[in-house]
Amino acid sequence: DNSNETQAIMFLEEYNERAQTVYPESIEISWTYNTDITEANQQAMIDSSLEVAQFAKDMQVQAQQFNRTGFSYDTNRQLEKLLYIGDAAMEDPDQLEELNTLQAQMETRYSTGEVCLNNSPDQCLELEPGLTRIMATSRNYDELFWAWDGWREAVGAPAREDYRRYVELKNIAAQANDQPDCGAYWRSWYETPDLQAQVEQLYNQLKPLYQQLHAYVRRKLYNVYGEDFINLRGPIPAHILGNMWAQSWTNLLDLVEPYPGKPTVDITPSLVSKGYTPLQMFQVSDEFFTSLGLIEMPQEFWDKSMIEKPDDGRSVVCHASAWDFYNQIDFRIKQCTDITMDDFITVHHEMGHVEYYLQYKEQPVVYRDGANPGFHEAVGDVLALSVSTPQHLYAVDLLDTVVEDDEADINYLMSMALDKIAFLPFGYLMDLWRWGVFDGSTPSSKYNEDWWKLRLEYQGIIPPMERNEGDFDPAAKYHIPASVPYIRYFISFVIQFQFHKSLCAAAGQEGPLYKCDIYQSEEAGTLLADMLKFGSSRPWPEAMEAITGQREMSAVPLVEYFQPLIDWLEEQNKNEYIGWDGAPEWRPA
Ligand SMILES: C[C@H](NC(=O)O)C(=O)O
Ligand SMILES: [Zn+2]
Repeated sequence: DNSNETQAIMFLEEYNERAQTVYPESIEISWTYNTDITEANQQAMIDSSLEVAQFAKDMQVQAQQFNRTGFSYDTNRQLEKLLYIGDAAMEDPDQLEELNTLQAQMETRYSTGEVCLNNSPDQCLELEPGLTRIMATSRNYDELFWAWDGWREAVGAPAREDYRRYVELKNIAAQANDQPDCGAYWRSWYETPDLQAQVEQLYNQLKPLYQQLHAYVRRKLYNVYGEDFINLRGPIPAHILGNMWAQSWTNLLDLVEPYPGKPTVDITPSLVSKGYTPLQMFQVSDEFFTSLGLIEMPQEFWDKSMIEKPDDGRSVVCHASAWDFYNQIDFRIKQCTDITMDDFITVHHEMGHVEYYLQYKEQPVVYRDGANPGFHEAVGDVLALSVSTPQHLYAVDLLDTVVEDDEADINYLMSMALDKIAFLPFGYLMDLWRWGVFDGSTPSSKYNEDWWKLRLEYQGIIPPMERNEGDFDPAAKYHIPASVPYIRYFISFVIQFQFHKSLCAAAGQEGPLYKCDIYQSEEAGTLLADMLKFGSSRPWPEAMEAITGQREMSAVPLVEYFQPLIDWLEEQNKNEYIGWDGAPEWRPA
């Protein structure tokens, strides 16, 4: 064994060179499948991922040969990144091929799923935009049920057997990375031994906020759907919250707005009436980033991104995503952009990923990652907290009128809570369920039972009709069949308010946190950029400290942001039943 650090550094430089050829080629093949789902493109992607796995394994074997004792922190950390390589570590190439095939099949089933009106094949709706629009705009209990149940029938139940085998193989891969199961492997990326405890503590601090919002929204839905469907002491039916997974309730704003009659803070009508195109939505977002002195989207981004669902008959993976091709040149977004405020915010979310890619592109490939996965999810959302303010939207002509008074502020905070507070239990339970599946405490015979137990316990929702193990409802959410971990979003929804508070201070903003808009502040941009440049070269507490001056995740800035609404809700709810009874004897029609 050559325990010579100079040799190791030479090896790392060679790896860095080769990786910037191997990965771009493979990612391009994956991009081709994602933007044109065919059997051939799917197989090409599977074949390419096997080649990349072989490369990663070869590099792992070489990295293992070094005796790292006495190596510098940086050399050691870079080598460490080459030792743990995910699925590629699987000993048996046939099992890896089986796993990659299962993952591709699950992704294809989800991305081509559709629900057809009385089985006439020419009246089918896909998730985006058809079913999403129904879930967002319909107030018809049965129509919502048709979309909700149809989607789960199309992409949920059929995925069950694939998923069961996927779990077995993912655990084999995890063990090849010295982890007991896949959930443990996914948590290891945070380098935080008590991550689960920290996340649970954050959730418990925020649970009262959620329960207050839940009680208030339940009352409003009771006023619309009546006592036959809404139990004022019980959970809320899962399909009437404006979203296919009840993870964001922003589409209920017109029903729950505290002070109706104020100018709306929802720019969807404006975007439509002003004839906004997806390209213009992306350009407005890019301008916000550059106003902070951040790096603009490069020409290749504009040339090669897919920002609309193709209308040439191609099937695509519509779930929005941002792509780093690891060649310091190609960065793209793939999004089936609809002309809505939801999608305008998603544009910022995805562009936040690309900004992170651009900021760390000079790092070695092994460090071209978020400080932790939650950081990567938070970047775009932090900027969107400023963009969403009525004052900002008015300043960029996306709102024609804006009123600044206490009532309008409560309306605005409600619209933000319907996104950020409503999400918290869902963001937490998605991987609570998966960690249980991977560690065996949730056997396949209880996949659906345990899912709905968590949905009841944490979200206070119930399915609009009895479910059983013939269903497989978790697979109706993209990240399950697509094997994308989810605790990163819960973490993002907490830390983005920590970042917002620090960037607002850097921008010299003095008012209440929810009114802050860092637009055009180069001080805020520099503070953010300096952290983004780290990539994953340092443990995430150091990145946290670089922005906030301390090393912990904290729910305090989130609570500070929403404090006026919390006070208002507690007053509004003083005679409401807060929380929900257990498994209800009551069942909706
Ligand atoms: C919150 C998460 N965002 C994302 O996938 O980009 C979701 O859409 O479920
Ligand atoms: Zn994201």
